[in-house]
Amino acid sequence: MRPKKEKIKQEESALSSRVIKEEKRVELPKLEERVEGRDKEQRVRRRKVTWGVDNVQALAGRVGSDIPERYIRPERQNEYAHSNSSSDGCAGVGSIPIIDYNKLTDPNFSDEEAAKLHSACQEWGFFQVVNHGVPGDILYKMKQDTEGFFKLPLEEKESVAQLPGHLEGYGQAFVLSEKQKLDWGDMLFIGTLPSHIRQTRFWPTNSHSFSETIDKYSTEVKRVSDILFRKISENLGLGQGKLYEMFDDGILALRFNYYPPCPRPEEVLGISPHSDGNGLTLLLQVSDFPGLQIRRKGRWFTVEVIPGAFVCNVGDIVEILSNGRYKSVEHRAVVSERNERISVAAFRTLNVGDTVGPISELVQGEEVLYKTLPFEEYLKMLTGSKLEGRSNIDRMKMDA
Ligand SMILES: O=C(O)CCC(=O)C(=O)O
Ligand SMILES: [Fe+2]
Repeated sequence: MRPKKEKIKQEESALSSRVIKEEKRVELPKLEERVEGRDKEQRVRRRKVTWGVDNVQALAGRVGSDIPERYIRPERQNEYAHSNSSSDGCAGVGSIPIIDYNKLTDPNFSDEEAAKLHSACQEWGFFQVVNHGVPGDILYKMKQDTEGFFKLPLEEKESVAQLPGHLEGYGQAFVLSEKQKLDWGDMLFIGTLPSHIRQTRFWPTNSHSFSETIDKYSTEVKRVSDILFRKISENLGLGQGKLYEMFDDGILALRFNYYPPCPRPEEVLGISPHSDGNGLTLLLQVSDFPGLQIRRKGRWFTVEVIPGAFVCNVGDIVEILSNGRYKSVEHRAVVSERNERISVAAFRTLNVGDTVGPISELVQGEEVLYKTLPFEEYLKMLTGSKLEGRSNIDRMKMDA
């Protein structure tokens, strides 16, 4: 029998993250049968051995005000002092541009609304989409079932825990070293479209209808974002079909974020500053008080909650495709002393076999600012680094 440590190491490398090219599908690693058969407790233990990261919801329930050092962000202390001494502060709640989906799709108003969308993408990188037509009962079920999932006892949530090398499942995102600072939040990440990428063993089962709700929600989010891709494409002078077709058979993944209350909220972060590595993100702010902040003109700007609206942002891939015409803006989440906060991010991205790089029509006679990479390589780069500001997009710059 091999020493335990070595055995675990071997299993981990067998399960290490890889992207398999197979009929244009991304497949996160399949587990070997023997691992599949193990019990839940063993799964949890293996995850802890790998990352040594606590479940934050459970931690929040037991630590009192004595928060482990790994969650304390020195940069926030400086920022707090700075905001106290400056007159306009750094975290006012405000309005980002609002795009009316009804108008965007109505021939009488679409030109005007598309122009608003163009300036939102250029000036803000963020906007809220209202009147998107996603049925209220689907949004309501998403909220109910998501809240229900995070209310489950830890052992039950752990039944869909991340496994070493998997992107999907319940746990903490982008923890890659024992030294890095940790986010005050847990998350569940699953791929939902195209349907053949689904790894339903990571899907929550707390409500018998959750899978159905996720399925319907994904279809609706795709419909809304398809229109956004069409309009963005046209706004970039590419014709409506270009971006729509690039992303049509791409991946849609959902990330359910849970931020527990924190006794020292001004010293931690729910999610580290980052730009999204995908094409377009549509975020549902499930809880009705704010937490999302975007970096704007050197300050953090808190995005207001419009119940039922999608907070949309341009991701790194659209910045790259547009050769920098649109910017993927850095954002983060802060947490509250009293209230938990939940959000659901839907990420639209490309698929295996695609290429990430500036679109040729958009670099005619101008400097090419970003590298071109196969999507598989791009994804490897993305998942191999922690969330850290715009570091991903910076690595894609020509002069990097
Ligand atoms: O919870 C939020 O408001 C932000 C979440 C986010 O940025 C993400 O999931 O990428
Ligand atoms: Fe994000």
